[in-house]
Amino acid sequence: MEYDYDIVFLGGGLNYAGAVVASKARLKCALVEKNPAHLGGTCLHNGCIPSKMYLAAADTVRASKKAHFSGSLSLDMAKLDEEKEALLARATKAIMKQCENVEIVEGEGVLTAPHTIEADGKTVTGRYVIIGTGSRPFIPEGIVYDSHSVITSDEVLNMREFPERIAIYGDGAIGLEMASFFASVGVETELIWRHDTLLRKAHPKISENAMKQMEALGVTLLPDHSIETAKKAKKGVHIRFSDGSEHHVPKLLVATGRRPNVEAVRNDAVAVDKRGIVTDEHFETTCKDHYAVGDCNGKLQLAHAARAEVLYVVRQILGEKPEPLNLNHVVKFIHTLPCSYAVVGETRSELEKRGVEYKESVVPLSGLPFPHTHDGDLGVMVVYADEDRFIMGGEVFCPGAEEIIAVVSMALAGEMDVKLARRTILAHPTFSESLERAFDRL
Ligand SMILES: Cc1cc2nc3c(=O)[nH]c(=O)nc-3n(C[C@H](O)[C@H](O)[C@H](O)COP(=O)(O)OP(=O)(O)OC[C@H]3O[C@@H](n4cnc5c(N)ncnc54)[C@H](O)[C@@H]3O)c2cc1C
Ligand SMILES: NC(=O)c1ccc[n+]([C@@H]2O[C@H](COP(=O)([O-])OP(=O)(O)OC[C@H]3O[C@@H](n4cnc5c(N)ncnc54)[C@H](O)[C@@H]3O)[C@@H](O)[C@H]2O)c1
Repeated sequence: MEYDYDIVFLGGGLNYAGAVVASKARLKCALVEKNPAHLGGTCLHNGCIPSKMYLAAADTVRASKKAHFSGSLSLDMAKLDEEKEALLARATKAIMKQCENVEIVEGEGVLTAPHTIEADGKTVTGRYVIIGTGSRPFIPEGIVYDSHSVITSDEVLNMREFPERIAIYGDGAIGLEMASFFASVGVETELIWRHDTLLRKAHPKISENAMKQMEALGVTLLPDHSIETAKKAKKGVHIRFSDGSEHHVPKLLVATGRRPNVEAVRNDAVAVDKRGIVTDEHFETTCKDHYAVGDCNGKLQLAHAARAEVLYVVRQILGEKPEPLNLNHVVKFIHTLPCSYAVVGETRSELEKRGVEYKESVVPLSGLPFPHTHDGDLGVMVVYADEDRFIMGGEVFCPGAEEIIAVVSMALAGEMDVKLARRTILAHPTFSESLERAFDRL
């Protein structure tokens, strides 16, 4: 069969990175995107970039409240939104430029038959197909999303003024980041969730300190609460909990996870289950030469994972025989304020669940001068090693944890044992030196 393209990329989120690499290798590529102005996808337009921009601004407001500063600082949301829009426009233009040798096909694409995508009346065929259709917010049954009173992160990241009060439902990445954001800029914030701890898969000391940090930010915590119904009423949002009690808030942000976009698959050759598009360890679907990467395959919902997956697939197609990706070595993090949480490799909760022998080293940062002057009093460093003293993973809770964890990541990638990891002499005074101490104590 003759194909129009070597590769058709369906969805222009992190998939675009694969299209750029493949087109530079002179493969003929098409990228089908329903909204080309949103090239770069959720990460650029509704996710990583705007949320981290907001958190950086909020952290400045939070830090300015320290006793040794005078005066008060407030965040001009409309100005921040303007800056964000300008930044996103520049970034989208840069992506367009990188895609200059990729055919951008505008339209909602559907895989109607193997190698065949229909997009708003156009048909494109590809020798290979890479699906990267992303995910969208999941709204639990009983909650009526209306984009004004009951909202998701999409509305928060396009907000031009603050609500007087907000309740956030969900204790995952979005819930904790948004609670940190709103509380730091002075919005009365409530966090509602179904369990009794925060970061419940993290090391217990980190989980305990994450709770203390939320309290210190002034967030009202409502653990063990399950929302049965929530919808817009005269006085804001009316919430009924499963124990029958009622509650009113002006706005409810629902942050209870995201579900893969799988509707583009309309051919049984590509299997879909409740986690997303089914793929093997090479991201190949149940149909040969058809791949699914990023949020839509239900493996990890992280931009750097989506990018690594699509580049891995393109390298396979190019015949480079890349080393398989170890998704357990992908850094995961939640940007809470001031300490954020980052994790890579194995964790105590996972090791105990599987009954694996391990050694852990835990370094709390309270009382140390540098963490004290840099908002890291509640910080904790944890590293894990196996019976043969090889590094298995680590968890970091401190300002900038998502950067500091790179030390553990490199130790994992290099398959280092404790002796090798201890060779480093990291700078003083820093947070990373406490990680060095954690290796020393293993
Ligand atoms: C608030 C928030 C904050 C986040 N922060 C971080 C963070 O700090 N770090 C991190 O790593 N991750 C973060 N994420 C997650 C990250 O954004 C996603 O994991 C990442 O964007 C997934 O990339 P993707 O390419 O799989 O999907 P997407 O980026 O969602 O891209 C999918 C693309 O496909 C298009 N599309 C969908 N269906 C069709 C169709 N049928 N036809 C044509 N086009 C279609 C969409 O328009 C979109 O452009 C965050 C997410 C959110 C919501
Ligand atoms: N810093 C980052 O890397 C970052 C930041 C934001 C988002 N993200 C990505 O975006 C994805 C979505 O974020 P999220 O916070 O919405 O999802 P999440 O999976 O991180 O957390 C969802 C939370 O909602 C709860 N929940 C699930 N179903 C529920 C239900 N029916 N009722 C009540 N509670 C329920 C879960 O207990 C969970 O704690 C994440 O998987 C994450 O990978 C990443």
